[in-house]
Amino acid sequence: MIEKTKAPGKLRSRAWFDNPDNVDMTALYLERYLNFGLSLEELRSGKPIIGIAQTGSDLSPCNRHHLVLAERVREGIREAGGIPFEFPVHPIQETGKRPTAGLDRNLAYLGLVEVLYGYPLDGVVLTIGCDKVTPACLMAAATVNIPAVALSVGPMLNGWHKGERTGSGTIVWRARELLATGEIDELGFIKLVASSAPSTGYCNTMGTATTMNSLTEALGMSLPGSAAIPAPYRDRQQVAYETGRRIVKMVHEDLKPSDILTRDAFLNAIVVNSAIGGSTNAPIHLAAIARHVGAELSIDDWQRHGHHVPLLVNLQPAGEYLGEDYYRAGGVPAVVAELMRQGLIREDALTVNGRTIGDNCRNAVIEDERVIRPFAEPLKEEAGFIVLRGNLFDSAIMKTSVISAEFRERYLCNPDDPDAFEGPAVVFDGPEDYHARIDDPSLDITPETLMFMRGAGPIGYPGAAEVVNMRPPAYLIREGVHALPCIGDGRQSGTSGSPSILNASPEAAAMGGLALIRTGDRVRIDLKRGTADVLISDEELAERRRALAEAGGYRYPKSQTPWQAIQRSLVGQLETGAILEGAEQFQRLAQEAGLPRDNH
Ligand SMILES: CC(C)(O)[C@@H](O)C(=O)O
Repeated sequence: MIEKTKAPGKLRSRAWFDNPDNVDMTALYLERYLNFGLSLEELRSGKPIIGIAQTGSDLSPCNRHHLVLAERVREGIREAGGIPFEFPVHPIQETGKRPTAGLDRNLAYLGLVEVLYGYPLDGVVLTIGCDKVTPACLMAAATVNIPAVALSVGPMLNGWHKGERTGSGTIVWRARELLATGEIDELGFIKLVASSAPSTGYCNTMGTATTMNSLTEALGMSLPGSAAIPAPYRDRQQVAYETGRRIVKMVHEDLKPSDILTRDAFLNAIVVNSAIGGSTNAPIHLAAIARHVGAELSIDDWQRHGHHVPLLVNLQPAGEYLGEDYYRAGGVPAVVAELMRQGLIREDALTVNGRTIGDNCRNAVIEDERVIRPFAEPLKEEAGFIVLRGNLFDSAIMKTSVISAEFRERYLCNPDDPDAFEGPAVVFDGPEDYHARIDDPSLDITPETLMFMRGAGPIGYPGAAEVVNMRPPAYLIREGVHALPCIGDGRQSGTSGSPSILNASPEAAAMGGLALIRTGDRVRIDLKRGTADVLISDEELAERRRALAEAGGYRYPKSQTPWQAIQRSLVGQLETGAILEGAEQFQRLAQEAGLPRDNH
């Protein structure tokens, strides 16, 4: 347990509600918070004021259950001697927001920073869930650095169709193949997809949501064992209550995000990400969180610390099972314990309950070895990402565990070098171009083709959309070719198992190498050397670059909202978290500025 205790009467909220140096303002602050029924006694009693950053709404169905869970959080806060103040966070729904929720993470982050800094809050419960809600909340908590604990909303119950598990997202990629080949009609498509979403909660697969909620627990920012609990389970309500109780104690202990979000915590998260088969979105969000808390983390850490770690969790898309099974098998603590026995976890990393991750997880056991495999019998060896570089981009990542033997055969260019692959490129400029042309036979897509998607990055889209995973043309699916490698400057859904090369930085819109590639160029990928190159001469590449620059650069659609334009002018690349550049230099501001000035 940590020993830090904050002197009573030194709470941040006292500057609003009990400031003898400025009685005028104290009255003003008190007056309006009394108007809905809080009493003077409560607000002057020195009890911590705890924010509940509410991310649920009708617009965010993945997080909507937080509207219910917040009641139990409030009860926990009250019982531990705090006063809950619930407030809304800018909604982020991956499947609802156009052009992409990727645009909203930085906006929600900025809004939450202002709330946490500018209101009388001593600590906060971050209600996390859908993909980008989690990093947005953690980035904001790291920036303001007040005691914060994350509460996951939990995954949906397992989906079922004709006796088989249907996992969110993953079933979409399968169903769109069936639709493309005419095996199901539009209504059948909708019903099959909807079968995967049987209850409140987020994706029940190991998509980006389950990944980010699991990694939040691995980072130490949520209570041990809490990430995997399905949203409708009673245990979820119970952990909401415990989370409310715990945050009050954290305020008294002055246990802050900077105490927890250390480099060791991030390295633990990288190791866990490989073992759970986590989403390719995780490197982007962890980079963003690390930069906001000031922890050192680079894209190369993913390969160095994560690539050799085997896949233990048998969840779709890499495996068979879904969220309920993951929880019953032991969830994050069982995975961490298994990794810990191999010396892969930095056991001293502190967590929100005041104990280390080692102490929290040491005695956890795997309850079902079909779902969480023992280290000695993994689902796949070397399940982490590798980082590729070359004349196409400075960095991109690839999950090598999804490369099948068939893939290796199709693209092998030299039998003596089993890790080098070659194929011709077919290039799409955005998903509209892809949808319009994918089934056009004149494109001549063959089982040896590498499909490129560009214009999908943080500036180009804007926001970096999950559009890189593209299905092959229907005629190839009918021949049994279900996936072609996709390469792009956007993201891929965490629920896709395609062998893709993703998050390419810099993107085409920033004149990265992808802007220069043309359909018909040959591309070589060398997994051993970590390279990806278009096989044209440096002179030809330079000539293409010159011509494109002269023509005004790589073209992308105009901004449609003020935020799109603002984000485009400030955002960095996916490799470094796609944060608002400059925010890093600003991120210490809220921590070092002391309290905000009075408002009247
Ligand atoms: C399934 C979604 C919407 O694509 C996302 O949640 C992810 O897993 O990346």
